[in-house]
Amino acid sequence: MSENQRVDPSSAPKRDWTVRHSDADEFARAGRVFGQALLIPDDIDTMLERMRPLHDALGYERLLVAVDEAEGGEEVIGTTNHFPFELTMPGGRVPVAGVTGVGVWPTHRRQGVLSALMRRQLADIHAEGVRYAALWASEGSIYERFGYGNACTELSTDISRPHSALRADAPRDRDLRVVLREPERVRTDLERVHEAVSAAQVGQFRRTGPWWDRALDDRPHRRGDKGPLVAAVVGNAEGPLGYALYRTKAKWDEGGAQGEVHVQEITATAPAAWTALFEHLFSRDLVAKVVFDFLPADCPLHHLLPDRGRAVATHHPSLWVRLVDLAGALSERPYAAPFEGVLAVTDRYAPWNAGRWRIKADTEGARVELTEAEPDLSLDVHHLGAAHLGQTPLTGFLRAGLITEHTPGTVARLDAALHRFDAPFCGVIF
Ligand SMILES: CC(=O)SCCNC(=O)CCNC(=O)[C@H](O)C(C)(C)COP(=O)(O)OP(=O)(O)OC[C@H]1O[C@@H](n2cnc3c(N)ncnc32)[C@H](O)[C@@H]1OP(=O)(O)O
Repeated sequence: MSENQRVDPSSAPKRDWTVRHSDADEFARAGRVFGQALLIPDDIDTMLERMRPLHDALGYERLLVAVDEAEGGEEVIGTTNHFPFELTMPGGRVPVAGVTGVGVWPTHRRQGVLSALMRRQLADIHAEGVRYAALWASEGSIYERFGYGNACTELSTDISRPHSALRADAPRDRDLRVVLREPERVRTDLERVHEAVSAAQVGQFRRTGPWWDRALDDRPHRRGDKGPLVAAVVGNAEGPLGYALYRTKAKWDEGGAQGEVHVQEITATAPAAWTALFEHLFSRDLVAKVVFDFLPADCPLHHLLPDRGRAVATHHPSLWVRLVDLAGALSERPYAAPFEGVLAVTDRYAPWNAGRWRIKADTEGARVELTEAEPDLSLDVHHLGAAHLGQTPLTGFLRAGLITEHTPGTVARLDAALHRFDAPFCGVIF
């Protein structure tokens, strides 16, 4: 039996299928699988029309499919893809594979199709020389086995009036001006602010033209029951310092206007610019509630509210990070404190990472070498992926009994070295 074939534990007949690269011509067949697996309500042509511009711009050469040849022809029964990102990691912007479009045809689930796709995809990413993969998971129980760890938590937050008034001592700058425009008219300003923020914010990828087209896409499926996308840009004589992209929703009841503002994204490079944007959003007439879809866990908003308990915040897992080349990834990352120790790492899907690694790290980076020495700590590659952005301490896994410390204190020392004071943030589901 080949690696790609597994016996179906149910009584269904055994199937023959293989994994291979695909192309633009086959994208519709892969999309059909993805759409059905993800329960996407649109018909296939509508869904593809939405997806094509981004994929046309970024290419189809990374698209993988699993094909079933048992039914007198080739049927696509599984798919995955990845986008080439420049994503900000603790060591700065680096190439990262943004894994996307994962789905298996419902009648072929639990027969090892995804496992074979993941194995092939990781080998491809490794061969490209890319050291990391990242994804947003539909379900948190899927990707750990493939070496991904949840490395980032983000917030969605609702604030109702009157609790949205900011503190009296929030920084305010009379020289700042907020303008409200159709986003395409101020696209250059948006790009300039995003480029400055994303270069420094761990978890963000450089937003190239096709990604801006997607972010500013204002077709009916993006609007839903809300109004057109607008951009509030704050700046001074020297240029833009922040923006918010948002839509409004009219609502009325017996109590009068209950309108809503839905903020797709908000970012700024200076404290007073954050204040100006929040006060613009919170002062819109006829509005009872402002909803932020994505905020970083350390967003200034929560400090600027007099009673942060009035902001209804939901924490949700966002980026899952996979160290595809463990030694490369750990060596190019700066550390908050020196660390020296031996890690015994398991990795089922990228066996080149498995083994005992001696790590000697300091603020500049680390020397990472294979060793025969006794380990100080045993863990899986997904634990290191989770910890890599500095927000998920390994101590939690130790307390849960999921990793094994052989030398007391190793986990505390490694956590201190991996720690970052700023929260990672991606903000865009890809
Ligand atoms: C980045 C993104 O695109 S996220 C989108 C992911 N796609 C979806 O959620 C679409 C709906 N789901 C599906 O299409 C499929 O069920 C998939 C892709 C999640 C899994 O595909 P399958 O081919 O069934 O996975 P496969 O048979 O290789 O299973 C591998 C292992 O993962 C486990 N597994 C698979 N899916 C899940 C799940 N949803 N929850 C928990 N465990 C799972 C299997 O039990 C199996 O475990 P084992 O190794 O211990 O035996």
